Amino acid sequence: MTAPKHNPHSNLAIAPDYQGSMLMIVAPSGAGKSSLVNALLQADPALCLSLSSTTRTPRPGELDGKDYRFVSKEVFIAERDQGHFLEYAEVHGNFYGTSRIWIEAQMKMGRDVVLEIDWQGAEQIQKIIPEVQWIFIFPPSLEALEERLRKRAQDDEATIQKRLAAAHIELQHAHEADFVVINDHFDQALEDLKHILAASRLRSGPVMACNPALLRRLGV
Ligand SMILES: Nc1ncnc2c1ncn2[C@@H]1O[C@H](COP(=O)(O)OP(=O)(O)OP(=O)(O)O)[C@@H](O)[C@H]1O
Ligand SMILES: Nc1nc2c(ncn2[C@@H]2O[C@H](COP(=O)(O)O)[C@@H](O)[C@H]2O)c(=O)[nH]1
Repeated sequence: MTAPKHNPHSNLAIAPDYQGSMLMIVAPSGAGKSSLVNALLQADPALCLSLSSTTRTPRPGELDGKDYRFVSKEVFIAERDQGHFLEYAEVHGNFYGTSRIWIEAQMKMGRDVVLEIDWQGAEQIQKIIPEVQWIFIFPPSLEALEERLRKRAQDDEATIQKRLAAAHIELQHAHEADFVVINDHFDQALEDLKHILAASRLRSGPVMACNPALLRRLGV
């Protein structure tokens, strides 16, 4: 994995008065990010998922515009150079990036947003949007991680080996996260995520900004 030294196009003009919640879900491949995020989105229709662009080949069943925006490397690089991405990274040999315009629009509307990205992207977003909540998902063990990747049966052996090797690097960045969720029992992990989202919605800034009349009554 190669982290870009800096992203000269990532200046975000509209962050200061953002009153929504932004969650970044980060985990080694196979830990269960997508499964958990999909369940969280179903449970909480107010939450919006950031659709990443990638140069990776679609897996069987994956759809352009639903799972990812699948683009060629040439298109990705051209878009990156035009400032299309708020963050981007090379992960497992492919490029991935988050749309700057989409994030700006959600922030302007005060929407709650979830991003499924790697640690390199999380570090970049954290610098631009300090209010973001970084959630790291742990698998219960490396053995379980490997078993999940194999059982998913969507990657060839070389890809699985690449992802297991990258898992060690990804795990070294867990301490940078605000929250850790252990995805052993799926339902428990999902409950943990719901609680984190609920706590994020109770941050003092947004709550106070949304209740000026209450604050006046209380003399605050
Ligand atoms: N708690 C769990 N117990 C057992 N299996 C699980 C659990 N959570 C997810 N899985 C399974 O593990 C596999 C990997 O999950 P998923 O695709 O969500 O991982 P991911 O972190 O999004 O991986 P990637 O980064 O490669 O997209 C899937 O087959 C999923 O059904
Ligand atoms: N920095 C970013 N990382 C991203 C983004 N979208 C996905 N990812 C991460 O890539 C790996 C591999 O994903 P996969 O779908 O090929 O298994 C995983 O860690 C994702 O979280 C993004 O926009 N930016």
